Amino acid sequence: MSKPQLLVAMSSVPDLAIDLLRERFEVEVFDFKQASKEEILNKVHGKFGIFCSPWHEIDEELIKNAGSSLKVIGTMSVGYDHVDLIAMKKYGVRLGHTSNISSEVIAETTIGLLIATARRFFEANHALITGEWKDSDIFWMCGRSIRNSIVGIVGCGNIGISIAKKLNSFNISQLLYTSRGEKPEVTIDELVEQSDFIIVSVALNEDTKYIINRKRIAKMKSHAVLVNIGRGELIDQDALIEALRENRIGGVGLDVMTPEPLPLDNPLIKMTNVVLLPHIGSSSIETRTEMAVVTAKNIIAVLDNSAMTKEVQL
Ligand SMILES: O=CC(=O)O
Repeated sequence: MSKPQLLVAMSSVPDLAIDLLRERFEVEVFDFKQASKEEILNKVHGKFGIFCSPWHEIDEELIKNAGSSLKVIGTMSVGYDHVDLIAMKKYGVRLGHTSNISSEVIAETTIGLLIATARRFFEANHALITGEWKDSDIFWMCGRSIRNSIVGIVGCGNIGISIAKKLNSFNISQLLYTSRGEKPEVTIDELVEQSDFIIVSVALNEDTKYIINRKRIAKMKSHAVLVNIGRGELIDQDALIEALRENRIGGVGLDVMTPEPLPLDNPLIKMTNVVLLPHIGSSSIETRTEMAVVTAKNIIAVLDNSAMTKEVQL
């Protein structure tokens, strides 16, 4: 009997995951990034499952085009805002993701980005390599310490909790957070108003889009440092650029932005008080390998009609 067909949307998935999948599926690796929409739509037809990442949009057209054979989308990510959940439900397709596997490593990235932004690492490094090291001024390249500061975390899910645990060793004066689950101790408006450092680590959905909007940016302290490791659309980026231009906030560290990849003519690129990373929150070899294996197992679970390691309830 022939095996069901599975499409892997990128060519860099490790053998460990691909080999697992090949035991149960006819696997085809087809790099969506190198193909037109039409080619992708042709390719998905007749597939049982699709193995993807946040950089592959899974919209209704794609799901519909795959036809009734499509039973599962496995995304190698915590976030699933690139998947049309309504269409998934409508066509009876299950969705697996890799929640929690990458929380620790994303928290490591966040702490790195927070310090790099607060202490101006990239600006300082640029000054050094361009011969602008000023050893005569004791306040040259001074940033702000995290110690004794108020840190606000917007979204205290698994990643937010990992960040908070790591911050615990920094001797901060207060941790503020907002979260969906329990009754938050502050409102988001109070959090942005009171924090010296604001970390956005919330999932993107209809309720959280532009959670950091123009009004909230206007409420921030003039030295506040804002870090986003969730999704670009959590922040009104145009309002953020204006605030940075007018020096109304201290600095910004972004691992996620709009759009991705960010065009080189975007004003954020040239701003000295901005640190930009190319969405590498979970980019450690160990974590990405584990995420790929769990994604493969999630997909296989659907073939076996059993529970996934992590399934999105549609
Ligand atoms: O962006 C990364 C993820 O959602 O895992």
